[in-house]
Amino acid sequence: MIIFPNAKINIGLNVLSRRDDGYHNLETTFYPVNIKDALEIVVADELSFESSGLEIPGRVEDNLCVKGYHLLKKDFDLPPVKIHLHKHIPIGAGLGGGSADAAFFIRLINQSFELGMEEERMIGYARKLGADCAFFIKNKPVFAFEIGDEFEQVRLDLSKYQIVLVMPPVHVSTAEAYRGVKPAPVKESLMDLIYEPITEWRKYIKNDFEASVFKDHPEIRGVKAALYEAGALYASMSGSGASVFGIFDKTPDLSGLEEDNEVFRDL
Ligand SMILES: C[C@](O)(CO)[C@H](O)COP(=O)(O)OP(=O)(O)OC[C@H]1O[C@@H](n2ccc(N)nc2=O)[C@H](O)[C@@H]1O
Ligand SMILES: Nc1ncnc2c1ncn2[C@@H]1O[C@H](COP(=O)(O)OP(=O)(O)OP(=O)(O)O)[C@@H](O)[C@H]1O
Repeated sequence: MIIFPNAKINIGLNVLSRRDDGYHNLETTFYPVNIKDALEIVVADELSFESSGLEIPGRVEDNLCVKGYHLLKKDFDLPPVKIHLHKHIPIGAGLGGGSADAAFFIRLINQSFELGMEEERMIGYARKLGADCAFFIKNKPVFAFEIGDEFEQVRLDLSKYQIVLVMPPVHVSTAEAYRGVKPAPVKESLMDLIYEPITEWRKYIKNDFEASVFKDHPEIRGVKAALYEAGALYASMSGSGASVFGIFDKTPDLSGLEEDNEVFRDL
C-alpha cells in the first residue's frame, strides 16, 4: 500500500517560553501544502528501509518511519515490512517533511493492517515521534500551541491564492534554530491575527526564527524580500527555515529566484 505524505508551512510562529524539558511553548498556524513524498510498505520476511530521491541524512534506524514501526510494534502484532520512501520534500526546510512521513506511516500501518485506531490514538503515537508529527494525522489547517502538538481548528482557506515556496541551497537544523531564539510572550495572539485580511498580515504576523536565521543566512532574507518585490501579499520563512513561502493573488514572475533556488508552485 502506498501513501503520499505532504509538507506544511507555518503562518506566523511565536516562541513564547522555554520549558523545563528543554522544549519551547509556541503558537503557530499549520497549513498543509502540496509538496509530497511517496511512502510504501509491503509485507516481507524482515524489516527493511530504503529510500530514493533526495538523500536523507542520518542512520536508517533513526528514520522516523523506522522509529514509527518500532513504536507501533510494541503494542500491535505487526508482520515485518519493507518500507520504501521516495523523498521529494526538501529536508532542513521547516516543511516538516520527516514529521509528515512519521504521521503518514502510522496512518498507513493502521489502514494496511486494519488496526482500527481512531485519530486521537494515532495522534498519541505521532506525538512520541516529534512535536510536528501530531498535526499530520488530521492534516487540516490548525492553530497550534504548547510544543506545537495541541490544536484548535482554524477557518483558513487559501485556495483562491497562489502559494509559492522557495528553497534556498541552505539547510537549517531545528534544534539549532531554537537555540537562537529568545522566547517572549505576545500581546496579541496569532489566533486572532490570523483572521485579519491577508494584506494586513505583513504588519502583524511574524516568525520568531527569522531574526536569528537571517543573521546566519542572509540569503534567506534576500529570498523573502524578492517575494515581496514580486508582489506577494504575504511572505515568510516557514518554521525554522530555510524555505520561504509567498502568497500571491496572481502568478508571479520569479525568474530572478529560479537560478539559485528551487521554486515550488501550485501548492
Ligand atoms: C519549528 C517547527 O517545525 C514549527 O512547526 C517545530 O517546532 C519543530 O518540530 P519538530 O521538527 O517535530 O521537532 P522535534 O523533532 O520534536 O524536536 C527537534 C528539536 O527542536 C527543539 N524543539 C522542538 C519543538 C518545540 N516546540 N520546542 C523545541 O525546542 C528541541 O530542541 C528538539 O530537540
Ligand atoms: N523520513 C525522514 N525524512 C527526512 N528527514 C528525516 C526522516 N526521518 C528522520 N529524519 C531526520 O530529520 C531531520 C530533519 O527532518 P525534516 O525534513 O522534518 O526537518 P525540517 O525540514 O527542518 O522540518 P521541521 O523543522 O519543520 O520539522 C533530517 O536531517 C533527518 O536526519
